[in-house]
Amino acid sequence: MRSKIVAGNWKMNKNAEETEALLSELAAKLPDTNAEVMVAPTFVNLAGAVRSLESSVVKVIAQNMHFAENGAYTGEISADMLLNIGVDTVILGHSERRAYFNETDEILAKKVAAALDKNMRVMFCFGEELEDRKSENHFNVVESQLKNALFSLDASSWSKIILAYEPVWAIGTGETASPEQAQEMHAFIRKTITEAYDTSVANDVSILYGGSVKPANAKEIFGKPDVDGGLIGGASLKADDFVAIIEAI
Ligand SMILES: O=C[C@H](O)COP(=O)(O)O
Repeated sequence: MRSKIVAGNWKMNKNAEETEALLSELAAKLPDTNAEVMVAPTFVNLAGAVRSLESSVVKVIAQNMHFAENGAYTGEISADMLLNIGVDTVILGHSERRAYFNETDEILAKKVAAALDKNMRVMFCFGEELEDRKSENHFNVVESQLKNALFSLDASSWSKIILAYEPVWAIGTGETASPEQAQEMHAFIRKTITEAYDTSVANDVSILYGGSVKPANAKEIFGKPDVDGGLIGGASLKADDFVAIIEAI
């Protein structure tokens, strides 16, 4: 059975002290929940966050990693480095990585393979741009992002995959996909996975929605049958908002 997940992607926000403060506030206010709760602080604060959350159920995850084992890749971080500090889950394919750091489907397929090779969990992000939605090409775009990066995986590898559908036009814009639009795309994603694999792979994978999720809209979005939680940006930077979103699931 698939898990409910609420994850906070802190992006390039919060210094060491601010990270510490937000984590303690979050740990103190965390509601009882059956959902997995995850936070992704910046690389420099990951090890500290793991130590701070040692006795909490909140899991620390990474925002990115390189596909190589090690070597001359200045500024990059490997899967082993993450595992070594106690981080076993990584976000890959975020639209900001695709747009600002030229991450292609081909690079992402290598990153996914490298993470799975180390038995890590991958939170794979994808989603269409505004022009794709306007030209009614959004289903094709999403299908090809999934196909190019994930559909050559063995069915067994899918137990390590979490999907995060994030329409680019809804990220940080305040504009959210309607619950109906989210459900329509999530159902399409599950159908596409069923066709590529089978219903058991499709039904067991958690599909999160991301893009301007706030306390005010979380309940309605999470209430849709194919939406298994959210990947939260801006609203995860305030403990009270993030807690309210966790309560909504
Ligand atoms: O990774 C999170 C997403 O980019 C959503 O960000 P947002 O909640 O600020 O729109």
